[in-house]
Amino acid sequence: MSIIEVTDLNLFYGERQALFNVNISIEDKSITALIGPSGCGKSTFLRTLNRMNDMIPGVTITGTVEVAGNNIYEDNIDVEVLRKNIGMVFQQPNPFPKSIYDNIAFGPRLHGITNRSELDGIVETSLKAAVLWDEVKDVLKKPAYSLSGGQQQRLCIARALAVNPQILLMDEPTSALDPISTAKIEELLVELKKKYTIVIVTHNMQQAARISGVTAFFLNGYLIESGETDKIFTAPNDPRTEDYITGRFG
Ligand SMILES: Nc1ncnc2c1ncn2[C@@H]1O[C@H](COP(=O)(O)OP(=O)(O)OP(=O)(O)O)[C@@H](O)[C@H]1O
Repeated sequence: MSIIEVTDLNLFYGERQALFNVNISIEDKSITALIGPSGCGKSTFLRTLNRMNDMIPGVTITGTVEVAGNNIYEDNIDVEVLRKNIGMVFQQPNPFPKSIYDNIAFGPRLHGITNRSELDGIVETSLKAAVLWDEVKDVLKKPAYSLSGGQQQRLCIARALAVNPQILLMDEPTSALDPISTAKIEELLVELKKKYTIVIVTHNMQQAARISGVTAFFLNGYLIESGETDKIFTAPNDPRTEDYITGRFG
């Protein structure tokens, strides 16, 4: 069953078109990897899925993005609710300058949860889901900045999970991390796929091959092809995909 349905999507930064007629359907509870050379529109596309481009002045979008059957670009969409349902994790871990506990409790508090034991429960469940609980359960009052980069990134994932999203968007979430932290996050994402839909931008093709079920290849703002990751990496339909994955450019 598909959860995201993108139809004839075009995006312009001012006069300049950055996405051209993108069509893709993304399955529920799956990992989709977005690959392609620098500047091809992967991050721009990712941001269209929870309207993060709304924050950039001069952006216009045509076409539709349906999430669970609703076009997220309709006027009556509450963008706050949308972003609660579709969380985002960035390249650099970006915890708030607060304690570990308060980072996780921030979103739930914003959405009106004040009961201490309920918040405690959410903090524990979210940290466990992000496989960070055992490392931080005795230091929840410590600043998030006292954690390592890899731990901070898992904290950011836990923070996204704390508001109960359906979808997680990730923009190169491991590119600032060492190989061991990267492996932990990859393991975590494969586990999270059981409950969440994940769309991840990655420059690391081994990573795409290791964790994703579907890979989408972008070039110059066009979605050249998307399909089962095994197929894209072994027998792509388009010669440009083959050139990219075999390292002929990018
Ligand atoms: N805020 C912005 N304003 C204007 N142009 C932008 C903006 N963000 C991106 N672009 C342009 O849109 C195009 C696509 O950029 P985007 O960042 O989506 O590509 P990308 O594939 O994610 O690249 P990278 O892999 O380097 O992160 C590029 O030409 C870029 O210069």
